[in-house]
Amino acid sequence: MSKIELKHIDKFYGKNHVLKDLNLTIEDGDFMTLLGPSGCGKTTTLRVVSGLEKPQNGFIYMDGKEIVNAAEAYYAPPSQRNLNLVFQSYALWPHMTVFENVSFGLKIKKIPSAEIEKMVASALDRMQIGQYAKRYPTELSGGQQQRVAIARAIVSEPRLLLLDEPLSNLDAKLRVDMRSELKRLHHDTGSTIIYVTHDQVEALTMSTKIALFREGELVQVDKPLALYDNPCNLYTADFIGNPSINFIQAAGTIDAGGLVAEGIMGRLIFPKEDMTDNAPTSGKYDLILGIRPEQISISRERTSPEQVEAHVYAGMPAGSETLVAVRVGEKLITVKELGSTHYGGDEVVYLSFDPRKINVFDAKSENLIKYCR
Ligand SMILES: Nc1ncnc2c1ncn2[C@@H]1O[C@H](COP(=O)(O)OP(=O)(O)OP(=O)(O)O)[C@@H](O)[C@H]1O
Repeated sequence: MSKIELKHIDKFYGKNHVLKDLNLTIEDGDFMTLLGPSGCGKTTTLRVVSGLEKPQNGFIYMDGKEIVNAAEAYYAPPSQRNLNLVFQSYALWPHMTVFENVSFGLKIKKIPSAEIEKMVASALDRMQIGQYAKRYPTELSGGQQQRVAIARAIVSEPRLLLLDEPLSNLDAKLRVDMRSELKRLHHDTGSTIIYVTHDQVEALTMSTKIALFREGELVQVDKPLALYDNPCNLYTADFIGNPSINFIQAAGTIDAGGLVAEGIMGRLIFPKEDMTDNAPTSGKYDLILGIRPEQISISRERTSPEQVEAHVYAGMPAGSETLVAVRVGEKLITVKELGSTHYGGDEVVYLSFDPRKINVFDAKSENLIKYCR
């Protein structure tokens, strides 16, 4: 078991209020990613959970047991929290070889040496660094050292693993390999993992849940694809997804039947059952349509009157996919197609999309008012 509950956590550095009434539950077996831009409080949250920082307000429970109660100035020391922590700066012991670094914790636990050999070999293999077992940290690149630090943390298959940007020093290919290794590790061990990153692709591909931060507050906590398909507001919509979602202004009228949006993408009608619970029920509103690049298809021929005429601004074939920037009136819109297609600059094309698949936001509140179905 490793369930973590944070309740009403406030953390100040001087006057800087870096965690603001944070409430977050990480269930046993979750791969929870703390995601957000630099400085939003992700690392501070990890340090508060691990006991390296003391929040000024709030409570933390681990498997129901209180480990922080700020009101009573009770903070269980890190050693009693039974977790494993890997930071971006991976402090390896310089006088020990890779094998010794990774096996150190197991020796302390007095595990038989044959068993240790097996466990270390498996952790090093997972991180693709078996060949460096006899080297010292100074004889390794930054990325190799980072992988040793992860191997050291996972070798004992801890129930709770905290990882702070552990892949930040790796090149693009290795980072993709390591993502699948970490995901497989989570699958094999069922450990609870709290993972910090500002890379939304890492978050989407590995996590069971994502907690998206903005300036010390949680904006949305959800399953990755729920965040992608139905971001609760413009901030989440913009942060998640690469290439970014297209935001397109429209004028909206809401009545008992649903929503009608009019603008450069034509006249769109959305049924009432696709509206969110907090959507207004009547009136006129400025809207922002959120349309993901892959939800738009391009054709060189007009095949239906609903298609929107556009002019190619730049076509960017990249082998497996093609990004096309097109102009509709003055607005630049990104479209993503599978495969490689060459579009000439200024070529006339026709766009189509399924209105049920798009998000609609209220421009003023910035909140989602119509779901993607
Ligand atoms: N020890 C400290 N003393 C004072 N301010 C700090 C300290 N640690 C962090 N901060 C501040 O707290 C805020 C949150 O920092 P934190 O490291 O949690 O952000 P982060 O989201 O992890 O960012 P990054 O992705 O850049 O690591 C920042 O404004 C940072 O400058």
